[in-house]
Amino acid sequence: MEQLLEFETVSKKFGSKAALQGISLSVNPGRIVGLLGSNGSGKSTLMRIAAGLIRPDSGKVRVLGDEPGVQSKARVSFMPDKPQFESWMTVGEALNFQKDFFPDFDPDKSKRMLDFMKLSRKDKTSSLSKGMQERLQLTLALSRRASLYLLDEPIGGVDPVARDHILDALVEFYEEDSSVIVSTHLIADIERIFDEVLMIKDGSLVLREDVERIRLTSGKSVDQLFKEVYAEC
Ligand SMILES: Nc1ncnc2c1ncn2[C@@H]1O[C@H](COP(=O)(O)OP(=O)(O)OP(=O)(O)O)[C@@H](O)[C@H]1O
Repeated sequence: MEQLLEFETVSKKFGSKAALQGISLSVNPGRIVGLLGSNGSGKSTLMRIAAGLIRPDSGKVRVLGDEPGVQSKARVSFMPDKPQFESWMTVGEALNFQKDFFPDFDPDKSKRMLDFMKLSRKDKTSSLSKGMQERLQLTLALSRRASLYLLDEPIGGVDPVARDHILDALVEFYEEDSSVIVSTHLIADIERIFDEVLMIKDGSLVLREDVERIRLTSGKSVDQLFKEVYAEC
């Protein structure tokens, strides 16, 4: 089975600050993976390396079998934790921009997602609330027929009721033989959609486990286990 993402002892520093330290992991197709860690633990750095936006200082990264680059960017859909559309754009223009940029953009899927997210093409992006901006970000990312989706903190700004709705969208709209990595510290709210979790602390991977296995062997929720693992480290 082709692994969608592989990290082999990947490290990255910013100045003297080690953001990632010897991370090794792999992600198989058809999985929704939670990337869990507190503020500053290295989640965004890991995502940005996988998306090919920054390079590691050492270690090997393989995305769909190749080093991150033009080819992998065409098959990886990255949702950064800050809006990637310009403030002068309408929602429709932001979608057109995405369509022009990525050949795997699916207009029909984007239309269905817009309805689901209660967004209109005429809305000005500058007038959207933080939660609505996140809905648009997610619409842009999931409207592509990508092999790997990297979603960095997709629901931090939306209220708890809308969160459930957005998670349903995520499960409905991602491609089934693709995989999704979702970074978050809102574990209790999101854990129901995860197949497996990766927990990082201070740039190191401290746990990688199937969610089903966590529940069966420990009888704990991912949120409970996360609090325990972090208390021990
Ligand atoms: N461009 C940068 N320049 C300097 N330091 C950086 C840069 N990007 C990240 N860092 C540092 O690297 C560490 C990891 O940051 P990162 O953004 O990956 O964490 P995170 O888990 O995504 O945090 P959060 O949940 O707060 O978004 C932090 O100490 C951060 O200050």
